Amino acid sequence: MSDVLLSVHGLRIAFAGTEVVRGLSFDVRAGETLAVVGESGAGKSLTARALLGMVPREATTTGTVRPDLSAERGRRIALIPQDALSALSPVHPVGDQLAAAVRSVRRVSRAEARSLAVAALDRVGIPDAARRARAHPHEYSGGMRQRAVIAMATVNEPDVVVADEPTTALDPGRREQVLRVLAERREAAGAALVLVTHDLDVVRRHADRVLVMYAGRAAELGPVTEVLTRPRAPYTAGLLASLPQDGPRLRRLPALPGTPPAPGALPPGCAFAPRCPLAADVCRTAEPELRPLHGRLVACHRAEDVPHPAATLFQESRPA
Ligand SMILES: Nc1ncnc2c1ncn2[C@@H]1O[C@H](COP(=O)(O)OP(=O)(O)OP(=O)(O)O)[C@@H](O)[C@H]1O
Repeated sequence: MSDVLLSVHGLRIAFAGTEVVRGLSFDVRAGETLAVVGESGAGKSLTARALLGMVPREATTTGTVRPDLSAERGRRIALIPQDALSALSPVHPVGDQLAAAVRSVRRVSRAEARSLAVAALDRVGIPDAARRARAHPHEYSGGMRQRAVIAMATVNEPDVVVADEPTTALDPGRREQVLRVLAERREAAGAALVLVTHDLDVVRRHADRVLVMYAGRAAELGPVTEVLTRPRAPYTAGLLASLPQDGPRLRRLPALPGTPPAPGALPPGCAFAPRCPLAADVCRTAEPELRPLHGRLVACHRAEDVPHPAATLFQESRPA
């Protein structure tokens, strides 16, 4: 569980001089599901893509991702993008595309590649895989296409699978199914899964550790059980307060108020301070560093003062 497959150190990504990822360090460990969570624009996708060396050409990237697996994409690391259609060519049968992916990294016969492709489709739960392998992507349902993309990403059994919001386009039933398939593939191959999502419910049910991102930085990083049962960053608490909860009392909790700052227009100090019920003077002048606290890392000057249950922080701060 503790073998480090990838180590990210001091990652910064900027567009035209504006930093959108602002100094991130974390590891991806063998066998784990690491969720990357945060609101839109937090830098989740760019961070995920940086793991594969796939940041846009116009970006300036500093910091390190070790080892550099960008030359081994498809073999040691693979990406499952948001949009399943974009990952599949419309003009070739799905099985041919998978077989081509196999032959791009392994010296095997066409027939062997073909049977590996069918086996990969079968493993992700495509019914009648040998026949479906001959069909084109448009003949698949949305959920089946997303599973075919998972088959494509995992056919060569990479060490790390990076899934960027793999279920956003799917209905809740299909979403669960796809997440289950991803978990099964991770377990069977002993691989790591980096799962980008904006959904803390998905994190709770499917991840081992979670990186909570806010305005291009880590707000909190640690085991899901610690971070979600007792968050120490007010931002994590705010995300949790936005989740629909069980029980009549909690169901009335308000969503996290306000919106994240635009990159390039960050407030001084902690980027979350303008939305934070605990913000003090220090928060408006000094950006907090990540520091260890109660089994996780947290970037907050007031982490010791976050109440339990943390969602009450946002309940109390808002007018009834
Ligand atoms: N090619 C680009 N040129 C300029 N800015 C970009 C580019 N790609 C991303 N950005 C900006 O970088 C920031 C982080 O983007 P990113 O896609 O990583 O966010 P995210 O957390 O994945 O958001 P979402 O949940 O909406 O996908 C955003 O402000 C985005 O507008």
